[in-house]
Formats: sequence, structure tokens, C-alpha cells
Amino acid sequence: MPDDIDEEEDSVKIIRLVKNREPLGATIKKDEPTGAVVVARIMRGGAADRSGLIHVGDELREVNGIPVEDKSPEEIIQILAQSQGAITFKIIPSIKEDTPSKEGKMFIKALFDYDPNEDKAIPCKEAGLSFKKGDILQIMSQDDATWWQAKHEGDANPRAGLIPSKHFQERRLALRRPEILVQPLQVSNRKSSGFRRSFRLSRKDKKTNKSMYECKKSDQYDTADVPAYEEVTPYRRQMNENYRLVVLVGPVGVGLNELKRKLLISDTQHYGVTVPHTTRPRRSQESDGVEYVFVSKHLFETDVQNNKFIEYGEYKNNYYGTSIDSVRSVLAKNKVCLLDVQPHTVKHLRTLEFKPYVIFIKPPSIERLRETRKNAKIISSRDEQGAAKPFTEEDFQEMIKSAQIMERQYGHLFDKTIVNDDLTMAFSELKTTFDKLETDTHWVPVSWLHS
Ligand SMILES: Nc1ncnc2c1ncn2[C@@H]1O[C@H](COP(=O)(O)OP(=O)(O)OP(=O)(O)O)[C@@H](O)[C@H]1O
Repeated sequence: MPDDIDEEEDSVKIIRLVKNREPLGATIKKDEPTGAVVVARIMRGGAADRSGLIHVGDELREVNGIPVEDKSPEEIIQILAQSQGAITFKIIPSIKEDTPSKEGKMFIKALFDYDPNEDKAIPCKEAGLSFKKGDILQIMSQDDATWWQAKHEGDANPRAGLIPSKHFQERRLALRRPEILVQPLQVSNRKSSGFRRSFRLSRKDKKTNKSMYECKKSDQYDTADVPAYEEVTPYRRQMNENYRLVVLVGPVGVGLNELKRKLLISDTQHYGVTVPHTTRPRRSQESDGVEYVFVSKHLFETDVQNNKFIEYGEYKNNYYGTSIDSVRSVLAKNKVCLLDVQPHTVKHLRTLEFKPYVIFIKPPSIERLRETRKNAKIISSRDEQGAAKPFTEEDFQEMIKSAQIMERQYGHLFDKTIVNDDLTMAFSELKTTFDKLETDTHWVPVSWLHS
């Protein structure tokens, strides 16, 4: 054995990787205490990972015969960027053993849009993975507390990209929160018709000009508790199970009732709606349990105390409300229950029992609203009698503004968005969505199935 080889040389490894146009899929850093250049991260599925020859913690000594000890990571990256074909690395392997993990078995739904190019904090923009709110991501590594590695679910390309970890993203969102909170839920104080009811008769208190459902303070600022990701798992309804609750949300006048009505008449045996409760006296042509369940004020208030209502409110000194049991009774008849609620209510319905599927009905552009709603009528909140009137330009503007606020504040809870431009097309998209919901596999929160 020659004398000039020091002991360390025993462990030196020479490896060759062939680099084509694809990046190597590894990042390096200077180890502060020792000054050594070490591999900081191996991107899952990238060229370095697939070779199986380089690992996190390996110390880099030479690249193509050039010693790297006195070079900064940027200079080394430069050398690598300029190299093509086979690249030779001299490394001292890390002694750390790889720990088996549940890599690739965890799926998350992204609850925000992400573009690595806009992210000042990401260690390497090229390694970042961009995604949109609602995308399903497969988590490939959580080794790093700040930067996870992920792929789009179903993507055949094995290479993972960097995404902010849940903890990191939520922490930085929390720091930015005061900005977000400036936007209140109500669209304007001219009228508060931005939010709809499941029962049209009792929509607004015209005298106080208030929405009949006063939101709790915390509900108005829901953005404050928006998580970054939600862990999800595939779910397919079994034959003996109840149908999932279908929740429809959208701004007033967007056509929610119209779509619901069309669905109901398309198959009255299959679809159902809840019967609301009221404390107003029954009219002669009405039957208890058909138009409304008629109850006393005392009973209604007791039920409110016992959290029996999903939503409730007061209109002309009478209470109106949708009870949780009314949803259960539709589901128990083996029907698909169509429920329309204010968007802030959705989070209370997200339980294993209801497994809600939330559809957002969105207005088209203002130009299309003008064209398509020429003969349509809206129940005007400015009208004491609540009579149907043709849409005004203000109604259109408010509908669009209200939809934007809903999307921004509650978009993370929507499973599907349908634009109600042409009614026939919107209905057919809705119908297809319903059919798929009953037969296909969908992603649902893990907490619903493992709670
Ligand atoms: N795509 C469409 N094209 C043309 N007219 C439509 C369309 N969708 C709904 N309409 C009409 O718009 C009007 C308002 O619809 P609808 O009552 O269903 O709205 P809504 O969202 O349920 O409102 P509200 O909360 O006031 O009950 C109705 O006259 C309806 O027929």
C-alpha cells in the first residue's frame, strides 16, 4: 500500500453519473463546523436518487478531478451546470444509515396556490413544484422540516419537487395574517344579499337590512384557520352506505335554486331536499312536515341551544332553520340530499357521517350575465315584498364580487366549481358530477375514515 494514501482514503468512493438534459436532482451545502461540502438533499426520483450512489450527508471532494474543498456551493453548481455526459465525483460516503419511512404513501390536498418562482425562501427555485389549490400531491419525503418533496398524484415522471412543509407554510401565513383579515365577509352594507339561504321565503330582514344569519365573528374571518394542506385518502361509496351529502354554495341569484329544481325533477326518487323548521303559524294550504316543520318558539330555541341546527335565523319575528336531523332523514330514505348553505357553515358539516361534497356555483363574466339573464328574475332584497324583479346591473356586480370573496375565503373547501353560464350546459355538468360522485373514487380527508 503506498505511503501517501491517508487513512481517510479507505472510505473514498469514486462514482460516475451520466448527466443528460435532466438536472442531477441533488443540492449541496457547506457544513459550517467542518467547512466540508456535503450533499444536503436528494430529490426523490431524480437522476442522483435513481443511481442509488449518492446520499444525503455524503461529503463531496472532487468533481471531474477538480477539488471542491475551497469552493463555494455556487461555484460547484457552476461546474456541474457546465458539465455534460459522464461526471465523476469523489465522495466520502456518510455513515448515517437510511431509515425506512412511509415515503410515497401519504397524499395531501393543497389548499393554496404555489409557484416556486414567486417564493423567496425556497433554496432552489428549479427544484420547486408548482401546484394549484385543490391539487392532490403525493409526498415523497418529509426528511426536511421546512421543505418536503412531492409529486402530482398520478404523474408518471418519478422526479419529486420541493414544496413548503405544512408547518412552514402555516407559520409564514400566520405572520402575513393581519393583511388577509382586512377583508370582511360582507360584500357591502348597501344590502347583505351576498349569501344565500336554503329556504327562500326567509331570506332577509328588510328592516334592519341585515342578513338573517348573522355570522359569528370567528366565521367572518375564516381565513385565519386555513391549513396549508389536508391529508387525504381515496374513498369510494359502498352499496350499503348512505349517499354523500351534496352541499351547494354560490352567491344570491347565481341560479342555485334553478339548478337544484332541475335536478330534483330529473329524478324525484333519487334526489331530496331538507324540510326547514319555522315558528311562523301554518297557513291553511300548508301541511306540517311538507313545506315546513312547524314548531313553537320555545322548542326552536331549545333546539338552537342543543346545536340541532345547521343554520337558522329570524325573519319578521319568526325563526327559520335547517336542522341536522332533516338532512339525516333525507339520507335515511336512501336519497342524495341537496343542501344549500352559506359557505361558512360548510366546515361544520365536514364529518364522517355526512362526507360532504361541496359544489361552488359560480357566475360567468358580467357580459355573459347580461346576455343570459335578460329574461331572468331575482328576488330583490330592496323590495319590501320580496317580489321577483329583473336583474339590475348592480345585482350582477354584487353577484360577481360576492363570488370572488367566497372563492378567496372558502375556496379550499370546494370540491368542484361549476360556472352557471348557459343553464343547460351547467345542468349537464352538474349531472355528470353527481353521477361520478356515486360511482368513482374521490379523495376525502383521512380524518373522515380513520376517526
Ligand atoms: N344559466 C342561466 N341562464 C339564464 N337564467 C338563469 C340561469 N341560471 C338561473 N337563471 C335564472 O336566474 C334567476 C335566479 O335564479 P335562482 O332563483 O335559481 O337563483 P338563486 O341563486 O337560487 O338565488 P336566490 O338566492 O335568490 O334564491 C331565475 O329567474 C333563474 O331562472
